[in-house]
Amino acid sequence: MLHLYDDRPIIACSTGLQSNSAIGLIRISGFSDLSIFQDFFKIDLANVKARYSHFTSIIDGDITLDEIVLTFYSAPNSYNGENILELGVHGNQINIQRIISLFINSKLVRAAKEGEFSYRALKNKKLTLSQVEGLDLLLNANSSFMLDQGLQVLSGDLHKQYLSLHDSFLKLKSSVEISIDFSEDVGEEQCAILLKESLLEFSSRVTSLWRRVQSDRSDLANPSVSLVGQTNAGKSTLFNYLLANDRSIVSDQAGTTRDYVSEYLTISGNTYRLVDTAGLRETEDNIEKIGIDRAIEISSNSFFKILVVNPLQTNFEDYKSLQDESFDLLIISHFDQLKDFSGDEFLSKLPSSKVSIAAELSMNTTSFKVLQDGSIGPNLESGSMGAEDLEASGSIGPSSVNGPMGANSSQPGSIGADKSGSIGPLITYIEGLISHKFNDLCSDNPLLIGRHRECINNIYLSLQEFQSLTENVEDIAIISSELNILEAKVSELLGIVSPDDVLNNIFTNFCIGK
Ligand SMILES: Nc1nc2c(c(=O)[nH]1)N(C=O)[C@@H](CNc1ccc(C(=O)N[C@@H](CCC(=O)O)C(=O)O)cc1)CN2
Ligand SMILES: Nc1nc2c(ncn2[C@@H]2O[C@H](COP(=O)(O)OP(=O)(O)OP(=O)(O)O)[C@@H](O)[C@H]2O)c(=O)[nH]1
Ligand SMILES: [Mg+2]
Repeated sequence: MLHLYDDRPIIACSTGLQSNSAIGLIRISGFSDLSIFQDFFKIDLANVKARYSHFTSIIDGDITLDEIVLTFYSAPNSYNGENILELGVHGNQINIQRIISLFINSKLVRAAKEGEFSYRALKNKKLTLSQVEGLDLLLNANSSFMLDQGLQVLSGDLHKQYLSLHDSFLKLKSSVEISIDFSEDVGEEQCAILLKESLLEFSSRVTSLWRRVQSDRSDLANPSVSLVGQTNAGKSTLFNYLLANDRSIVSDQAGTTRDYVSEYLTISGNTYRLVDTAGLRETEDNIEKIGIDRAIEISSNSFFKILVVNPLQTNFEDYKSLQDESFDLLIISHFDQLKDFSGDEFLSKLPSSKVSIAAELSMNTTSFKVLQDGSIGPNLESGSMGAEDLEASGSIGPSSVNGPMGANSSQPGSIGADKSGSIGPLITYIEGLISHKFNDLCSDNPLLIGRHRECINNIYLSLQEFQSLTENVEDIAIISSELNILEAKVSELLGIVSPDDVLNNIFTNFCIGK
């Protein structure tokens, strides 16, 4: 276990051990006096000023090993609160290894374990546990979104929110203690009021964090946009238009797409995985069934769900497996071929969707119609609509669209020039909906880390327990002991107490040298 390691001075390369680079940074941390390393440097270490860079040579006896830049950070004013010596050496891996071996062989230092520099920062209160977790996100991020998430957690804002939760817990605790110790002085009624007020404040903080946990947005780390629907609905057609690339096979043969096809799509700087799936239908073909099962699963796990429906070939039975699903967008395709379309009734038989659009999925269309928008309620003309309606109104399409943000507010996506084709406005509109949802969810930053979500859930459950006790139990001693359970859980969220396995999980995720 990491935390059981001794606190001897440690050394590691902090700039990676995979490949050669121009410069490598070696860090030594936790020594009591810089002078113990005098033998290895040409410069007189007594003349080294903290936080100044010094150009010097590393020596092994008479041999000069490298010309380096040396920086000393004097405890406690360093990254982890210990004395730190940083050596900027030439970044050849053999060179780096040779210098590290020189120090380790001297027995003055030992090789650091994964994350050990940062572990010491935590121990010395230079970083809080959630900041360390932010570092973990940052160092292991594979997208600019996750990098920003990590930086935000590292900045300590999240920890400040947890601190106010802790503060309001302490108020609650002291109101219980007052009830036990001073109820005669303060008066029972006054005690009850105090308890009620502090419980209310704590509970509202817990509830708002808990709500954040409930809106599960772990999918934001790797958001996918899925297209599902019956065979021949036009999923692959729309997929190709969104990508501006004929990636998926389109044909008038039902069952063309037999397994999912996915490609990355960038909209307003965010990357989504766009997935075209096998069409839903009754089938005896086992392989096709597997494809359909996958389609349903992909849809249920995706961040933005699009259902494509061809009203000319609709079998409502096929939607049974999607009946519990709520879609972000419904596209009624083949609008060009519709003579008679009873919108309201038709929509009511489909799975629910926030926004519904009727469109012709072809290069020749500029018009589409927003039938319904989640934020403004049904917007469907009663009676029937047909292609004539679309043509007659002429301007139907982006300018007449009153969707959640209007087509104009959406940023141009990566498709660029190709979108100048006439289907462009529809694609831009769909991209706008996707971006809008993403930005909306991201505004409640930062994402909660898995461990925090778990802690918050535990606090919430324990609080429920506590609340019912205060309502039903007279004995303040019982209430007080339940409060201790709650306290342990709040402390765990803040990292005031951290079970060993929690620390171990976090730090073994770090690289050596961090
Ligand atoms: N050369 C170098 N670059 C680096 C790091 C490092 O350790 N060394 N970092 C490692 O992750 C990151 C920067 N993080 C750091 C955080 C705190 C301190 C530090 O010296 N803190 C002191 C003084 C603060 C101040 O002067 O405001 C302190 O907290 O007392 C240094 C780097 C990225 N770049
Ligand atoms: N007239 C018209 N044809 C369309 C429209 N949308 C798609 N099509 C045509 O309908 C046929 C089926 O389209 P696809 O995109 O392959 O349908 P799919 O949903 O991927 O079908 P599967 O892969 O079989 O599940 C193709 O011939 C398309 O050209 C539309 O809005 N109007
Ligand atoms: Mg297809």
